[in-house]
Amino acid sequence: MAQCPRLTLTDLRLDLAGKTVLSDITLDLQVRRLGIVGRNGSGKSTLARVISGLIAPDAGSLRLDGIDPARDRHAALNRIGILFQNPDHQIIFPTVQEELSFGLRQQGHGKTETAELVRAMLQRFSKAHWQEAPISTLSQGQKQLVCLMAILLMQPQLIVLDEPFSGLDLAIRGQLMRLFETLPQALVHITHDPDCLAGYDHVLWVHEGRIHRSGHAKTVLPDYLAYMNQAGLGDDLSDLAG
Ligand SMILES: Nc1ncnc2c1ncn2[C@@H]1O[C@H](COP(=O)(O)OP(=O)(O)OP(=O)(O)O)[C@@H](O)[C@H]1O
Repeated sequence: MAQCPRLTLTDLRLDLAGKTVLSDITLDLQVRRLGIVGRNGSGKSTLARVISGLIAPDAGSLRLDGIDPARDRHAALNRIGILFQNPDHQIIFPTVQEELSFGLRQQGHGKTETAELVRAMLQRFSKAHWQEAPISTLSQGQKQLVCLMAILLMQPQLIVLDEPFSGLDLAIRGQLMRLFETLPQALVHITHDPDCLAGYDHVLWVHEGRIHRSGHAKTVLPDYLAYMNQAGLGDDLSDLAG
């Protein structure tokens, strides 16, 4: 089993468009499975982007095994993968082969080695026939699998999953969930579905840009569910953040 990376966030604050979106985020964790829950607009995706080094905080700090992923992009590229909710926001190349090759080439792999690694990854998922396929001919679920393969090829220590099942049917979702369970990498999984986080080592409940609760899934999720059920009884959508 791979060593779990240490994630340390200290008094982190982030402002976007003049509004404080994350504040007072302090964490020091070394867990294999970290879940993040919270209401719409609470700051989960923003936190995922900060953890991945895609956005630098305005105050405080973030370290992954002592590395600042926003400053040291090369180190971040080798250590962290992020799977977005919508694969169309992630995919940049017209064919599967090109999309899967890009990260490996960025990491410094040669052409022949890259082609071999891509072929092996496609075979691992019984998708050798996708190699030359235009991405535009794939469904959302198929595109999501391409994105996941691209991440796995780069062998990160940590994979951030930002609502990876949105728009996927229940069968694909079940298959992906089982696959995630088997991954040796540490996972940070953002979801609206607490069932996805059963058995997780740690869950953060983010509320209005702050950590409202932090602890084992067994202790945090029941309280979160109770809160959400109560909130769902109201008929006032004006509390939708934003
Ligand atoms: N680029 C941006 N510029 C300005 N405000 C932003 C930007 N991105 C997000 N926000 C605001 O930050 C807050 C948190 O958004 P975020 O997408 O992180 O929430 P979330 O918890 O992931 O929501 P959801 O569950 O609906 O996906 C929201 O109020 C949102 O409007």
